[in-house]
Amino acid sequence: MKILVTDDISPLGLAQLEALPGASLVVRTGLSEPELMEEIRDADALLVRSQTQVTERVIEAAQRLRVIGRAGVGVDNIDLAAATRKGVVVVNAPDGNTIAAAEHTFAMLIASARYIPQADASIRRGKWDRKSFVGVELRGKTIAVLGMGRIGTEVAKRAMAFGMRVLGYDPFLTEERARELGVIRKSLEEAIAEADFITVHTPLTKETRHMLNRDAFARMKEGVRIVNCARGGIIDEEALCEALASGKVAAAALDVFEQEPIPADHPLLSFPNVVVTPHLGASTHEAQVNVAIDVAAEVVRVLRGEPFRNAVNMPSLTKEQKEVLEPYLLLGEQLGLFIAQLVDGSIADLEITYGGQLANYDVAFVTRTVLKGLLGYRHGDEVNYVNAPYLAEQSGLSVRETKQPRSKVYTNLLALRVRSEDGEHRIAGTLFNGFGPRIIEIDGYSVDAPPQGKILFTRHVDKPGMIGKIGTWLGNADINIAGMQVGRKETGGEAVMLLSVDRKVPEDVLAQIRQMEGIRFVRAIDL
Ligand SMILES: NC(=O)c1ccc[n+]([C@@H]2O[C@H](COP(=O)([O-])OP(=O)(O)OC[C@H]3O[C@@H](n4cnc5c(N)ncnc54)[C@H](O)[C@@H]3O)[C@@H](O)[C@H]2O)c1
Ligand SMILES: O=C(O)[C@H](O)COP(=O)(O)O
Repeated sequence: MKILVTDDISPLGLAQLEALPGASLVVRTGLSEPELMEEIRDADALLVRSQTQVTERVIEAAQRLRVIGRAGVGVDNIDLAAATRKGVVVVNAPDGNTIAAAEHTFAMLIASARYIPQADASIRRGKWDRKSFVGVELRGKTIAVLGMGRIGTEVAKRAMAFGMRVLGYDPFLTEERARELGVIRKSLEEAIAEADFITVHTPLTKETRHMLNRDAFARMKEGVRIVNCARGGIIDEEALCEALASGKVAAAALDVFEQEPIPADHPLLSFPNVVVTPHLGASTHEAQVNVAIDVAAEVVRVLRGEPFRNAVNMPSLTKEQKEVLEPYLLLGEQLGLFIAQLVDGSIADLEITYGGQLANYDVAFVTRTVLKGLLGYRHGDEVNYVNAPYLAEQSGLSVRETKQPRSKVYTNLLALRVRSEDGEHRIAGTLFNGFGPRIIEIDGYSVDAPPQGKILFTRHVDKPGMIGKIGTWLGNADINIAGMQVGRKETGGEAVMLLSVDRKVPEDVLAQIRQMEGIRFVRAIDL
């Protein structure tokens, strides 16, 4: 198993990966895209920070990649859509560098408020200039924190400790949470208009790109100070340069840039009141150890097939959720696989009903397992839990989840209904205490069978001799019957039969059974 590491990641984290049986760790930093495409070809896992650009071409070049681990928060250097299409899980380590980034934000804020780098440089030039570097105090000033997530919240707490009035803007910040933190909740417009300091802590998304643009600068107070230790691109650098040139912005402290490394002749670097660092927010010993340990543990979990917490391109299951839902993950996949074998032609839509107590859980992951079973029957190993919803969408399959918490008969119920060119099929299963997962209904007939192994499924006229004749055909073909289940709605009507057999019933035997008088439907199911 090859684990490729292409950025500087603490050896304390990598040790966990090295300890994986059969793992070979390959550390190669500073690769060009073609070099990375070559190196990733036979890798099972890739670990990066923000420097490696994991493009669509890189992901497409990978033949056996299962997981990309980001030792840090931001995943804008990874083509998530391409990873999802390819079925590669992307995990990150969102908690380990929060404090480092929050402290760096404050270091930058104070450095720019008190001209520390400029004063330091002046002394080194042989001067003792005490007039040019008169700064401003933080106490009593208003700071707008745009993005009140992990880092924004820590920055807000530190700002309060400095006696600042803190305005928070974040679509997910509730009034209650703001009150709890001592933050005044504001709209973006209000926050930027009232603030003496503005610091951004959002991810870079379509909505946040150039959140601070010309328009925004125009609404700000004269002499406002700007900090960006989140992502380059949240601030429009051209607009910032204009605002610095006009004096609207008194100072800016930037750790991140639209282009990294920032070109040496970038106009921002010509302003003496701009303080810059080369994306150092997460660069503390503690943070680097934290993120490396966290991401390596996540990657190990993915590679071992254990529940992971911080997937960026699929829902994660906590250990507790996994304990409750695990049997349903298996049941869902088996029911999906079973129903796929009942259907002829392309499936237009799928309805998944979650009944009883199951309806009270977040079942997004169970739906993925159903899709994996259903689509995997036709598409094979290409389908996994990451790309199953994408592949469903691509194939025009509409998926509907319904919940019925008040199921009268079963404590828990998982039912699938598919509609295809040849009509409709339905299958339902449950988890019987002590008996594990069971199929309890097929196409409206009650049955009771474990969803596993090789099964011969028939629908036939309910009359004497049918079961015996089918048994004879199987006996002639030397196929042993291990178990049998029959079901019917009324005597003499239609009946169903599920025979557990020791090997898959071959096509020629199926053809013989299909020709029997009274046989309406026959399928060899392989679970
Ligand atoms: N400079 C560095 O080295 C460094 C280190 C760590 C993190 N970061 C960056 O800092 C940023 C914040 O990280 P975090 O761990 O706090 O992330 P987080 O996910 O905990 O917080 C981000 C917050 O932004 C909010 N948000 C999203 N869109 C928004 C919008 N349009 N307007 C306002 N708020 C919006 C979210 O609701 C969330 O609360 C990320 O961009 C991350 O990549 C940089
Ligand atoms: O998003 C992050 O975690 C930070 O930007 C840190 O990036 P780095 O790991 O490249 O320092």
